[in-house]
Amino acid sequence: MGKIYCVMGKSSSGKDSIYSRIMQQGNPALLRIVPYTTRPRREGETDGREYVFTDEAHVQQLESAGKVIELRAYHTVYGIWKYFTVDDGRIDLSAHSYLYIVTLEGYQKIQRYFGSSQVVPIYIEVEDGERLLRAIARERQQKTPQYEEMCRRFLADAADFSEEKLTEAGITRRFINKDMEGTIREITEYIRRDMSGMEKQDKRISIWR
Ligand SMILES: Nc1ncnc2c1ncn2[C@@H]1O[C@H](COP(=O)(O)OP(=O)(O)OP(=O)(O)O)[C@@H](O)[C@H]1O
Repeated sequence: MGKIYCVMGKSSSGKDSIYSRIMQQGNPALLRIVPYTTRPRREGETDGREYVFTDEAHVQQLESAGKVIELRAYHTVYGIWKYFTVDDGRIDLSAHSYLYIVTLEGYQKIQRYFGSSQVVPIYIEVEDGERLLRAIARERQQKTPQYEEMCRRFLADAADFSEEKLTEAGITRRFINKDMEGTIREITEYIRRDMSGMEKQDKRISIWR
């Protein structure tokens, strides 16, 4: 039986970079889950690659059919944009495992939907000062840096990923992203062991001890 490995972490903790590298490696074999959104497609994006681009009527339809696993709605200057995960028949845990970047709430909903034994958290952490420096450096490279939005996210993350919330979500293991290569190796090894059932054995042994 396959699993969904959920990559989570505050802004600029390195989720995208680590996700891309693990998917590029191709080992362990993990598939992508393509999220859905009602936000308009941007230049360079392809429908079904970054997102499945859809509209509000379709959201309603999917919701009535009980196919929406988790959904986030953001109030933007352009209106409400929804981002969500759909049980569209492409997630086949009987045959495959998946790597997916999600929010903490999203992770909890996915876990409720598929069952906790099928959904594994990969929580990435970076010391706040270092994370802010990385966020600034990344923003500086943008054509129009949006430092205010960057600061808003930094503050919102403190609440969204509070210690209480992490505990409530059952996040015990943290992958500290100091050196990227080391972090990638650590996560890859963790997933490999989990896929082979070894992580579970180790957890049981540590409970016995
Ligand atoms: N170990 C690392 N050492 C130095 N820089 C890093 C490391 N990991 C990631 N970075 C850099 O930090 C920045 C943030 O990384 P990334 O965009 O992957 O984070 P993210 O968690 O996906 O952020 P967001 O949620 O805001 O999109 C990028 O510029 C990336 O190159």
